[in-house]
Amino acid sequence: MRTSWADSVSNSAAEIAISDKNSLPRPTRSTYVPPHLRSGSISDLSGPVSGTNGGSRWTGSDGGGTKPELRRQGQGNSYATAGRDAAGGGGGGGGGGGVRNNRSGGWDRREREVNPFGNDDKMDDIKQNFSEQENSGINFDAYEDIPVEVSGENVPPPVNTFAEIDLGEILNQNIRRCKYVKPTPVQRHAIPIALAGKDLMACAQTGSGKTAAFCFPIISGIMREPYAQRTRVGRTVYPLGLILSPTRELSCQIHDEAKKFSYQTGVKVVVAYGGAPINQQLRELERGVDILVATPGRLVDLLERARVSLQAIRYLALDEADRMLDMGFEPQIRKIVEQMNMPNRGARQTMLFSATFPREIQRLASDFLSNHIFLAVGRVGSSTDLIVQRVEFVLESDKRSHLMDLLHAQRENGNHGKQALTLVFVETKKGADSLEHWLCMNGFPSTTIHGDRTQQERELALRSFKSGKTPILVATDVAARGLDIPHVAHVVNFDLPNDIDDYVHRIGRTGRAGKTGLATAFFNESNLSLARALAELMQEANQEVPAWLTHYASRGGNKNRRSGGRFGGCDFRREESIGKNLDYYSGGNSGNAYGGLVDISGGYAPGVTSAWD
Ligand SMILES: Nc1ncnc2c1ncn2[C@@H]1O[C@H](COP(=O)(O)OP(=O)(O)OP(=O)(O)O)[C@@H](O)[C@H]1O
Repeated sequence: MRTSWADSVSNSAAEIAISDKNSLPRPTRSTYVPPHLRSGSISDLSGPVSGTNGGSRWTGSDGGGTKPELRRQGQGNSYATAGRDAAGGGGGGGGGGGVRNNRSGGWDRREREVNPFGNDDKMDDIKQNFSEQENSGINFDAYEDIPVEVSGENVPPPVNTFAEIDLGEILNQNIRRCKYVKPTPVQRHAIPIALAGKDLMACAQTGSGKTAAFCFPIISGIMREPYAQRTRVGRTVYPLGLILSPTRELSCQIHDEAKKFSYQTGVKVVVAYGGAPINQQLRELERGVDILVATPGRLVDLLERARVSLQAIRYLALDEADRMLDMGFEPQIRKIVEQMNMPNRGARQTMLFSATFPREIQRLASDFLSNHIFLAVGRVGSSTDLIVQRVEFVLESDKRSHLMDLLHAQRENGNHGKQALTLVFVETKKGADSLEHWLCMNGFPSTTIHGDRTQQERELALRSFKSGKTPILVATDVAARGLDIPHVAHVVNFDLPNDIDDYVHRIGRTGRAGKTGLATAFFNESNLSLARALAELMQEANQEVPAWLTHYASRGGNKNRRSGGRFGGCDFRREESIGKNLDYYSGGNSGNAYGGLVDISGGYAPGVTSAWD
């Protein structure tokens, strides 16, 4: 499956052939609209944006470029037999629950859609080096005891199985192809909430399946949109769903996942990210897009070139939402969401996901949400106890030899299997290059990923690491969030970050999807400000805290999120409402078992319930 620039380089010849073939007749091809749909209540559509085909739900009479009507999912599915999936005619079937519209956009995409499960040549190396089957037999029971906090109005109850959710047969089939046997806790809660059309702020531990939790409802929602067909005006495309993530690699990964989930649904997912040639991404967009996965910078570029319009967005998801809304990204996100014609909150559905959600970011995020539901699976910002955390006191000058000892021991003990991957985090790009060089010189094949490398180098490095060819990856924080690399058995914080949230994300590159992992941190006097938060985090995750760390923790380190600093332990609205005698946030929900308030002391307030798995 070709998804990235590095891939595209190796496949360029094939690609040119495909693009030539595809660039000619499509825009003029029209879609067959069944008679019973032709006279549908078009009057309820303010559809001035004309589609690429005659059947567009928004093909309007005025053609004036005003905003297409935005209908929230679940409303008015009056065309219950409206159409079949692109794959439906081929035997995939569009049934399995609810409405499925024709997502073909006027083009028969069956022949061109690469099977993302089948011929993924990138998997060959990996399969050679690693024998286990991904996702089958995953121990998600490990997550069963995790406390769940849900607050908001009219919260739909969680589900226990995928069968209980009406995602449609094709999506269900893709879920089976992914070997997902049952939903993870965050999926059990978040998917019904999202399918009910609610805005959502969801916090769940690293590696617990958040990607699917926002992808499934978006794909399913788009499949259900009556008449909503892929739209293009001139060279401008109008995606229905937008997923933003902070790094290029993460955007590619989400794109890969979303393509698997949407296989044969007719929902087209396209990725756009910086550092890669824009022309190829433009060509891909021109072929049609329902869901755009993007990094903010490249998206702004596409918006300013008027190659993408956000006018038709119904679903907006921010992955790593706290990072997207921190000082670095927030102005760009605000520009995208508030100044680029995107439907207002309330007119679109917005979902924010992360493993960490500091309170002030929660507050800021509420600018983008409308009457949202807050969901926390596990304590906000906590790490999973699937990860064994070790902290060792290592002087700056001893770090390299200490790392070497660890790597030798790992090699000799074979604790984590012959091909266990080790991810080493360092502070600076130069530091990454220098450490990688030194490791290679000492017989440990390594590679690096950081902001000074070209995108092509970054992607090749990641692939070489994933395949086990270079089983050590030295990285800066660019690899800290979201990356799902199955066989990372050990994360080493060679240089600790300044922020405990960054630590949580970094160690979360191991111990994913129910598997166990090991995280080792080198601590010294330059990390004092982290001592307290680190000790607390470890304690919370039932880890052994060394006495010396407890000592440092007690001496200071007031950057402690957990004692009233920036730590968002729960829905910030609830914390604020508690300050106002709980009045602000209790309205309208007394009858709902899942919309309760949780007592700040940890127990539940009388008369209200919260969901525990
Ligand atoms: N229901 C499921 N059953 C089995 N495996 C699953 C299920 N849902 C997700 N996974 C797998 O779990 C792994 C982690 O999922 P994902 O990357 O979405 O985690 P995440 O919560 O987004 O992590 P992070 O916070 O680090 O971004 C992936 O390999 C994914 O394929």
